[in-house]
Amino acid sequence: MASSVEVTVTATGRKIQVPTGLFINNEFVPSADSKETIECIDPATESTICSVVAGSAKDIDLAVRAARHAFATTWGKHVTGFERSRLLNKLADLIERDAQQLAELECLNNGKPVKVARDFDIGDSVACLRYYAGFADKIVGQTIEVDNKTKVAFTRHDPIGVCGQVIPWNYPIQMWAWKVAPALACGCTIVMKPSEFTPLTALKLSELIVEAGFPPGVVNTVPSLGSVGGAALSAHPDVDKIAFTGSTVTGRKIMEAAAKSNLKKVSLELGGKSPQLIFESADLEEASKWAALGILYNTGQDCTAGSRVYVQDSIYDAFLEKLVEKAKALTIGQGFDENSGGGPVVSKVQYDKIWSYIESGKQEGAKCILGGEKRAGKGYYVDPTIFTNINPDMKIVKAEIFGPVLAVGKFKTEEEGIKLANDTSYGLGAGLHSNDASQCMRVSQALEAGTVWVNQYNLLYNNVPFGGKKQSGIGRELGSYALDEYTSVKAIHWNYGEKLDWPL
Ligand SMILES: NC(=O)C1=CN([C@@H]2O[C@H](COP(=O)(O)OP(=O)(O)OC[C@H]3O[C@@H](n4cnc5c(N)ncnc54)[C@H](O)[C@@H]3O)[C@@H](O)[C@H]2O)C=CC1
Ligand code: BAL
Repeated sequence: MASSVEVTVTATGRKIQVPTGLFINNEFVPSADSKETIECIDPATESTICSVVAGSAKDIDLAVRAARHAFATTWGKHVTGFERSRLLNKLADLIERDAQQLAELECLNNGKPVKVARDFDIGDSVACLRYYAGFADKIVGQTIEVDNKTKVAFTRHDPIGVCGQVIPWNYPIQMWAWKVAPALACGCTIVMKPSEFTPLTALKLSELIVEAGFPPGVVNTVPSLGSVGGAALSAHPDVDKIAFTGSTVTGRKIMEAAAKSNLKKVSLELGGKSPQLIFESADLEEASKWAALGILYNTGQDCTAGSRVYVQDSIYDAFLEKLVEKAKALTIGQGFDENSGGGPVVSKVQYDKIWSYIESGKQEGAKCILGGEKRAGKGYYVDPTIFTNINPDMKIVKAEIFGPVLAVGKFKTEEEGIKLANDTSYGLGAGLHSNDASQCMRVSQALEAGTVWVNQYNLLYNNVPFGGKKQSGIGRELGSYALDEYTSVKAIHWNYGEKLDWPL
């Protein structure tokens, strides 16, 4: 297989040279022992974009060795925080320079609108890299007084070492940035495994790693099937930490592999079935927009998708009317069309999964008041779909659908609303809309989620931590909290005067 391929973006005429090999030690290389490839599909047309090398377990091992060597020679304690900061800022500049090209490639492989990829996913990723560049020279420990006048203790926050990072297909560039930026800022080296559905932008970003000046082996990229490369990385005895975003099912496997191998540190950002509560004092116009955004952003392929909305009974009809109006106003279409607010879903697998949930909703007796009909023609399109008349046992109320499918229910009292909202094994996000400040405070405390949005939904900031409770995950990304995931605290006890009275 050629080490790169020219991809033409039909809609814009842009030609993009895309690497197709595994990125190890700053070079694109073939697999050491496999001829397997990954076919990359454009979800808007169902046509093949190109194929890339599918890494094997042996390739993961080679990438881990490269990362270990870099950690021991050029990175880790061999590089100052100031230099890490300079390199991260340079990488951010290069991504900003190439934003349009990267956005078109992201649109082609993932389906999301180019303008969303460019202005939100990539804009946010550049900011994320700069945010952690700012931390790289400020990773400091503590000096701690101990109960002895001739002794002191202090801590160092050492880089944890070689990090495996397994990312999903819903935000291929943004999840790359969320993982890479704090790890590099802390001085870790990386073996990145992008999703087999969307490996192209991770490969393109690997070129920028070289251009920015990172030493060989600091960042390695191995596209591979999850059951092959992801599993090998999680079970590898020389990986110190694994960071994962994806399904709860896979998160559980990763934790098991980590426990069975070397007890590597694990952080998991998993699924959700996030609720939004709409109280009678809420601004219904605004709340309906946030509720629509919550379920329709990224065509519902979002870990924090607000896929359950519960409305206080006194305002139920008025709110529902507004919600339907907002959902109808969003156009789902080709990502290269400037009018599209959302694209097709990422893959045939995801498309079939979403439709099976929509069918189950109908069969289990929910009322489909919007969408729920397949489009004719090519492309994995799912239009905004809203179900009412739901009950807590329905699949559409319990399961993470990861598509633009919303279940809307009713509640009478605040207590009942909270109970419904918390009736899930997940705990990633939750929203509440109310103009009663005391109620906002009470309910935000009662909601069992890692993130609670009040009178808004789904907006995240690089300096605010993000992660889940219950079966939505372990650990936190973003903010200063993410630094804990990539550092190991060492306590150093220093004696500058005490003589040991011996024997004891
Ligand atoms: N929390 C989130 O942001 C995401 C949640 N999901 C949920 O998961 C469902 C299934 O989507 P998938 O793509 O199958 O998710 P997944 O969790 O299987 O895939 C995410 C990543 O994990 C890797 N992976 C798969 N099996 C692995 C294993 N045994 N060991 C290590 N890594 C492995 C994949 O290759 C990919 O890179 C979606 O419908 C959605 O409900 C999917 C993607 C992102
Ligand atoms: N929107 C936060 C990241 C995720 O969906 O995986």
